[in-house]
Amino acid sequence: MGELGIDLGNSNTVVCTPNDGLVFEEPSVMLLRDSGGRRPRVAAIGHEARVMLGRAPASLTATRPLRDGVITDLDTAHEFIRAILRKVARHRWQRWRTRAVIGVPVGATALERRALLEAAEEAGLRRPALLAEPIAGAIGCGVDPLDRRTHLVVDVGGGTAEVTAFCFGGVLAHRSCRVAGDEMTLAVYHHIRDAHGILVGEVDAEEIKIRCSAEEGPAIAVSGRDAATGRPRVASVPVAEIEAAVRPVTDSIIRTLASCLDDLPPQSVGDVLSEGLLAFGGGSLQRGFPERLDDALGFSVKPAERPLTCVAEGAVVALRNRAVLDAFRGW
Ligand SMILES: Nc1ncnc2c1ncn2[C@@H]1O[C@H](COP(=O)(O)OP(=O)(O)OP(=O)(O)O)[C@@H](O)[C@H]1O
Repeated sequence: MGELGIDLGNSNTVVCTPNDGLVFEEPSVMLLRDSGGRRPRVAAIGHEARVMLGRAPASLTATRPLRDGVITDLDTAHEFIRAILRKVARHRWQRWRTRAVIGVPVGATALERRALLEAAEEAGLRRPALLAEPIAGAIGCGVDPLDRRTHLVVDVGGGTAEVTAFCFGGVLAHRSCRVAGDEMTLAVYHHIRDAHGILVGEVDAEEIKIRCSAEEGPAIAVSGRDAATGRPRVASVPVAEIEAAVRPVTDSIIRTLASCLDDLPPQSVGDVLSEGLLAFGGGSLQRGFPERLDDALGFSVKPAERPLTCVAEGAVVALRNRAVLDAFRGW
């Protein structure tokens, strides 16, 4: 193994290696078992932990180790990273002297960066390095961040949407907003409850949102509990309704983008007009989002080929590119 690119996201964690490519892509959820006053033990992570959301017995607590892209608690984060390392490299000798580049939000403070590095080192990584997620994602999409032209990228994750313009190894402008995919899920939940009188769980609301992006037909079947009677009920929900329900969230991301463009020098705007906007992160897959971006901004949007994994893919490429790591250190 030896070298890893890691994207520790609010919603999903992705790990890549130079030789095997994608080796881990699972929800950033961990299930901790109460150990009677001692430090809680990890009972499950990833998919296994996520299926227990909303149905875990009292002795188990589901936790997300990150919020807004930064770690919430050092112990939880280091347990989470350690558990991932155990999954991607089963034998201790494989984890020995593993180097890694970890994606970090551009807006993370020095303290948050230090905490992430500490958690990674405690989990067993050797001299981990950090790289801004938009830069890692761009590299994962084949963009050279040392290029002299300006590139503009939007990363719509679960908890945050980040807009970043960069060129020649430096960030020109950056804006972020704390509404993204999770907020879209919440909008879907509220819509189904208010317009159709059906209560669904958090995991179901997210599935409905994702199904709606892939759906060909005009409506999708939604099952849940009737809000009035408490009985199970199925309803047919028009896809256009879901699209309209998440629109306030996509509009707020578009406003963030517009304000980032305002910060750019005219020469860079010219580059962006000819290059287009690179979009990645799971939230960028939301039905209607690229079209709305096109309409609102008037320049082309290039959806990433692998929007959910390009940050980890770019991070592992950067591991062998000292110039990029040095140029973007601290961003
Ligand atoms: N096909 C899809 N259509 C709409 N939304 C999707 C789709 N696939 C994933 N998502 C949403 O994308 C979000 C997760 O994206 P991603 O994995 O890029 O985020 P993250 O990196 O974990 O989060 P962050 O960048 O905020 O730390 C979730 O809200 C998920 O519901």
